Amino acid sequence: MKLQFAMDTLTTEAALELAAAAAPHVDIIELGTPLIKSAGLSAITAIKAAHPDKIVFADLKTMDAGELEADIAFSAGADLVTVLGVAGDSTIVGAVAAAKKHGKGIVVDLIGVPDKAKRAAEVVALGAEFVEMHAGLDEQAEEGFTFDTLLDDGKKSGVPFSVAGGVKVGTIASVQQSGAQVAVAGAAIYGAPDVGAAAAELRAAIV
Ligand SMILES: O=C(CO)[C@H](O)[C@H](O)COP(=O)(O)O
Repeated sequence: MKLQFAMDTLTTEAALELAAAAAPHVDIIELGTPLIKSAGLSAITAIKAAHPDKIVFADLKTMDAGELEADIAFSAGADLVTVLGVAGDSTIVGAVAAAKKHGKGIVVDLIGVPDKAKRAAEVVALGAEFVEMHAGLDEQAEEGFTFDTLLDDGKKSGVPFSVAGGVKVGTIASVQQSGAQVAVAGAAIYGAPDVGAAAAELRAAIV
């Protein structure tokens, strides 16, 4: 299972610092949606230039203009770009076309999708590389939120998936046991006093 570090910070400078500390322990470096909105596509270029050996993941969460938005992120240096699963099929198909043109991949983020397992199979059939079983920061804060639902949906989907939404040392082994290809951790790494040590600890917790 790969480890993905989601950098939900706001400046390219802060992202470069976080990425430098975590890179030895992670496979995929994600530029979070707030970072791309705040710093722009140049942040993707800066991270890819600093870490050419890593998979650079641009969390655009595209909802419309799939081909155009994915194209500009791939041109900036992204290896993987997200499109929302709640978007229409034509948006996903457009983004997949851009990925094919660049020899890169689309990940479909299933945040807000009621039947994640069903939509997962549909979007992989449309050409997505894998899906993200994702509970966003707001959903995690809601009463009654349970992380296990994400794992169950992943197992049921029958397609390659990542899990995101509060992954930490105490839960990452269960993510792996669910059969996920990728565990995504944000706050558990960037919110730690020692970012490198937190990433290393998560890596070590993957058996
Ligand atoms: O995409 C995101 C929010 O929409 C986050 O990057 C993702 O949820 C991972 O962060 P955390 O581990 O802090 O939940």
